[in-house]
Amino acid sequence: MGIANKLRLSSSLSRILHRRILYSSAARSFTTSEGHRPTIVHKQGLDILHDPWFNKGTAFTMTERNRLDLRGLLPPNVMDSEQQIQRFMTDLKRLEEQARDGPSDPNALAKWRILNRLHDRNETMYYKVLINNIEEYAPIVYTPTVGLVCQNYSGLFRRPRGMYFSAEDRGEMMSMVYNWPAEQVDMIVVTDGSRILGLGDLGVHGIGIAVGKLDLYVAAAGINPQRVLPVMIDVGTNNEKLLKDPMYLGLQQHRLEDDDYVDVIDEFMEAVYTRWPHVIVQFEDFQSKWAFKLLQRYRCTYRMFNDDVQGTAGVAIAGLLGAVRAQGRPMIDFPKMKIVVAGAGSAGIGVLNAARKTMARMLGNTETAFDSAQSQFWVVDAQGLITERRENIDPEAQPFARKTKEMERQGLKEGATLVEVVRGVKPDVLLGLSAVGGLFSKEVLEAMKGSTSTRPAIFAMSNPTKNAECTPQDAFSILGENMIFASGSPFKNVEFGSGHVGHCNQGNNMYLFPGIGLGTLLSGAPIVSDGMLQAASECLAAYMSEEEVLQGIIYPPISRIRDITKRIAAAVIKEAIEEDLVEGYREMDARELQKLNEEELMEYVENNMWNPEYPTLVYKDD
Ligand SMILES: NC(=O)c1ccc[n+]([C@@H]2O[C@H](COP(=O)([O-])OP(=O)(O)OC[C@H]3O[C@@H](n4cnc5c(N)ncnc54)[C@H](O)[C@@H]3O)[C@@H](O)[C@H]2O)c1
Ligand SMILES: O=C(O)C[C@H](O)C(=O)O
Ligand SMILES: [Mg+2]
Repeated sequence: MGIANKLRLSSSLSRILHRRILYSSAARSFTTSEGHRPTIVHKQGLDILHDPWFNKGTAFTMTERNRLDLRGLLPPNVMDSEQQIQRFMTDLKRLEEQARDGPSDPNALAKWRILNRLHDRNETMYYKVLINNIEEYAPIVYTPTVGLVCQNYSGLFRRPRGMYFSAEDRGEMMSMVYNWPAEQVDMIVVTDGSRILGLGDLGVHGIGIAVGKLDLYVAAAGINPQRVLPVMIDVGTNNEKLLKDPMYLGLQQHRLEDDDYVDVIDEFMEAVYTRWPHVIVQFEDFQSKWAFKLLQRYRCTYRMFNDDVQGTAGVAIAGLLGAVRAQGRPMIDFPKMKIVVAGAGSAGIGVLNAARKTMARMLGNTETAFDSAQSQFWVVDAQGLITERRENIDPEAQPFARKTKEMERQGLKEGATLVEVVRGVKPDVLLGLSAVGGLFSKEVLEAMKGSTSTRPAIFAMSNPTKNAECTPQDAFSILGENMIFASGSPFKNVEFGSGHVGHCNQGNNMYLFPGIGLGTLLSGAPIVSDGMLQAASECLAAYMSEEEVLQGIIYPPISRIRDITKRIAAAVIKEAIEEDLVEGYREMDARELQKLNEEELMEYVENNMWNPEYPTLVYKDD
């Protein structure tokens, strides 16, 4: 199936067409037996799901889902009430055990439940609580607890949030998309659940990650919560445990592959862009084999980006530039940094490509600049150091395969272990995106002591907490107070007793994606260009003051996320203007936008950010 605009009917036309084909308004009532008397229900869609009298949750049959505009609003697996009760009881009995998320917060899951209930009852209040206490609750609604939520989703699932498109819905998506009640959607975060954080394939239960990302869109970027849509595309799962689990909420079949898979994603993209032509779609936690392909497939046609590939790259570059500044050197010294990267998946390769590009640009963008940039990286994956000798090398990793001769001079060969590479290279930076908790073992960290840098840096970027390549305690205790530390999930600063602290920076794409989304939305740019992404990253890199970076603070604290997001959005719009990509937003047309100076641009961004205040619903004169 083609992906071009050919199916982009005007949203109202296609809406009418599809509704006429599938439904008649009279068919939207259904009967339930109350004793012997039938009860007629005049509600439909989410109104039924939110009505405790009529809601059956996952027990709605396919006929009911089709007739009551419920298709897509529930996970695909239809269950009977016995199965539902079994799921509920198991969850109730597991409460104690589930309420632990490692030593960091034994009550994390219990807090998530309380916040989730508030989210269901009162969105304004929920976001007020989240924004006012972002430091405390981001780790609950986002990384790391959101990972635990996805792992326990069959028990935690209560009221559905977002939409589900499954392999069974082929041919139906264009009509299903109208089951979502909002006339306007600005941001979609979509996942296929194939690589949720570092937790692997969680199938349909990965929807939690899309919900968590959108919570940050609202809290950090001020996207209106009525206009966000979390989406799960359920093409099956290859997680054998879930395939056998009677409580699993998704399709119990292996994942679609090849064209079958692409057809489903194409159909989804066509459907959502038909109904909401200006929506921005963020791809999240797709396994790397699809992450790159889908990005290439859609990035020039749709307003979309991949957070794990592009958002992570921007955040890592900002942090790496911070690590250069923290040594008292100018950013332009970045091309001199020797960087060992552990992990060559969607995130690792995204970072490598962007870092190489940044270095090459700083060196003048010539061919030699490019080669010279290339030689600053050593990439280690599950099979060790990647060299040109690697068999069946992943094409994405190919450009980073090191030359055998060069490696011999450093005493290294194909498949060398991480510790051998660190010993041989003596890098300035060791960056982990491997999803392997504890990979930066004592031995590896000891080897980093040989670093030629005055301030070696450790980026343990894998999520959630238990997948971090090392803890800050381990890193600081071995490498000393002077080192720079960043991790994907939050850790507490390390106290040295002498009054000194080792700063734990959170190097997470949460510092970029909200600003990229907001900036793209407010610029009206039809695509998310490389330049816009780069502008976002540079803005983050420049955000920290000289004094802060010298103290080892290379990322802002999360308490400043709304401020940094606003600035990033303005930088993205500015770049879109320079690239002549702006098409305007609402009453601000492209020409007006081009006239704004920096201060006015910031004001424009700020004025378009949603704040959690109750709207006045009834005006009275007396
Ligand atoms: N901090 C952030 O903002 C951020 C952003 C995106 C992804 N991540 C995290 O990065 C991790 C990886 O994500 P991904 O999408 O690249 O996953 P992926 O599965 O595509 O890639 C994992 C890579 O790690 C390699 N690997 C496995 N074992 C290894 C070992 N022992 N030594 C070295 N390399 C090893 C694999 O060969 C593969 O190349 C996840 O934990 C994810 O949560 C963090
Ligand atoms: O979700 C996060 O916390 C960051 C990143 O997108 C990831 O996949 O780990
Ligand atoms: Mg992710």
